[in-house]
Amino acid sequence: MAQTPFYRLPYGDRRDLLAQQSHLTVQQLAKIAARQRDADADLIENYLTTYGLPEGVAVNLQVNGQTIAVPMVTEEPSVIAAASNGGRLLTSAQGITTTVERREVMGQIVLSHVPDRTGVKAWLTAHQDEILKVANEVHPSLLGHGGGARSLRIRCIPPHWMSLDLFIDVGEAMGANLVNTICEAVANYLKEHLTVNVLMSILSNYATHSLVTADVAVPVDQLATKTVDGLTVAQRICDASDFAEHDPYRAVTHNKGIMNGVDAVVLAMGNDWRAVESGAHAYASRHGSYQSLSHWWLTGETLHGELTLPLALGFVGGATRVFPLVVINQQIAQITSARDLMGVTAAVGLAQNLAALRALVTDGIQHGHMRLQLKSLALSVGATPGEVPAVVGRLSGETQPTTAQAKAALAAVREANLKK
Ligand SMILES: CC(C)(COP(=O)([O-])OP(=O)([O-])OC[C@H]1O[C@@H](n2cnc3c(N)ncnc32)[C@H](O)[C@@H]1OP(=O)([O-])[O-])[C@@H](O)C(=O)NCCC(=O)NCCSC(=O)C[C@@](C)(O)CC(=O)[O-]
Ligand SMILES: NC(=O)C1=CN([C@@H]2O[C@H](COP(=O)(O)OP(=O)(O)OC[C@H]3O[C@@H](n4cnc5c(N)ncnc54)[C@H](O)[C@@H]3O)[C@@H](O)[C@H]2O)C=CC1
Repeated sequence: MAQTPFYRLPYGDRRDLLAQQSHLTVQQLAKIAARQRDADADLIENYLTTYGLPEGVAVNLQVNGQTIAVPMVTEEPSVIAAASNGGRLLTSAQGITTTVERREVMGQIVLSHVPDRTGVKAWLTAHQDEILKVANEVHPSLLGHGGGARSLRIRCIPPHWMSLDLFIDVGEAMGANLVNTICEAVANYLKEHLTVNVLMSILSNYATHSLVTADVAVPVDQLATKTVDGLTVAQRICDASDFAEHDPYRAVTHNKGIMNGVDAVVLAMGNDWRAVESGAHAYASRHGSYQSLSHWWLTGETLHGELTLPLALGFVGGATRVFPLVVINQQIAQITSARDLMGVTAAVGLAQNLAALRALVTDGIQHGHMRLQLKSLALSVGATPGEVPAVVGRLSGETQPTTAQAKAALAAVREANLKK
């Protein structure tokens, strides 16, 4: 008799099979059971348990004239402290200003092995209005939300492909499913009217038509540390920014620092961080080589910063109404639209970048980061939440504490507790 596929097994059988194959202990199974959430079981396939990530709140962010707190979901120590620190450093009369010029998602209908590309192009050009009409008939509700297909573009891609690009205003949604459904309907229309080989129909995550820019200008005095004056710090930040435009090895790390903030906000807001990540890095390569996404420069005694990102984020749809925390997080950050969300996310990315650069070009990253990393190190060697402060206390004298030192500190704490 054929074996029942794993995904068709009842939950308990799947878990028991895994326990058997992986030799899970009773204690390990109890941990899996403790984190199991019925609501999550229908969200993904082959559900086992829920892997929770901590959520914190970055403060001090002044965005478009409002001071806001921004929920962030991350496992990395010092990210939220850095975002708050960046927000504090970027506070000025204006704070961070954000701009979203347009918000459209592109869908692609890819034609392959097209023998007469000139003829197909001419046909598509002549039938633009019909194609947009077909697109708009698929999702009448989208028109009700003020969205809809806006324009199209035809590209010939050597040696034998064509891409019909549809630009769709997706209202307040991220739009992936909306756009995919529209593209599949348009593909069917093309197949009915043309002899073409449609290779695929899918949105593009290279969201060049959903760009958001965050800008800031702050007096250099604000950037001074205990040992370095503000102008020197600002000059060094600009030098670091220039270097990241010239060296891809540095640019990737520079952008990782920006994405520390962006991803954490995107996660807290129930959005698709894979889409954001892939789009951001493609945008960083738009000039041919991989470069920094942000740019810092000085005019007199003012430091300017700018970050532009492709961010097709959704205020509704996707997982935004699946996780109850998302609505609460939107409220905490005073976000009431997809455009607001794009702006706040870019603002956090800019603040995050400034905090990292300032640390790098002054005290070095480990000074502030390691101080906050100690709690994570204590947990990683098995300290219970109650033991963490004592273990951190024992490690705080070390400049680069190792796992071995953390284990020794934990053993010492436990021994001291036994003696109490
Ligand atoms: C770590 C800090 C903030 C220390 O900063 P500091 O100046 O040493 O400490 P501070 O006590 O003066 O604190 C300054 C502000 O930081 C915040 N802050 C300070 N401590 C906390 C805390 N415990 N919890 C919450 N917030 C905290 C808080 O806003 C505080 O202001 P206040 O409210 O006191 O007026 C600073 O050194 C920093 O911003 N460092 C950057 C850290 C960073 O970027 N971490 C990410 C991980 S490293 C990485 O992945 C990216 C990287 C670096 O590779 C990117 C790149 O290379 O470009
Ligand atoms: N390559 C990619 O990025 C892909 C991503 N996805 C996933 O697709 C999901 C996002 O797709 P969406 O189409 O955004 O979500 P969705 O499938 O939930 O559609 C949005 C829904 O919100 C409704 N809606 C209510 N108010 C609206 C308003 N004001 N504006 C617009 N729509 C409104 C729409 O009618 C629609 O039913 C995410 O979960 C993403 O992970 C799926 C396939 C590929």
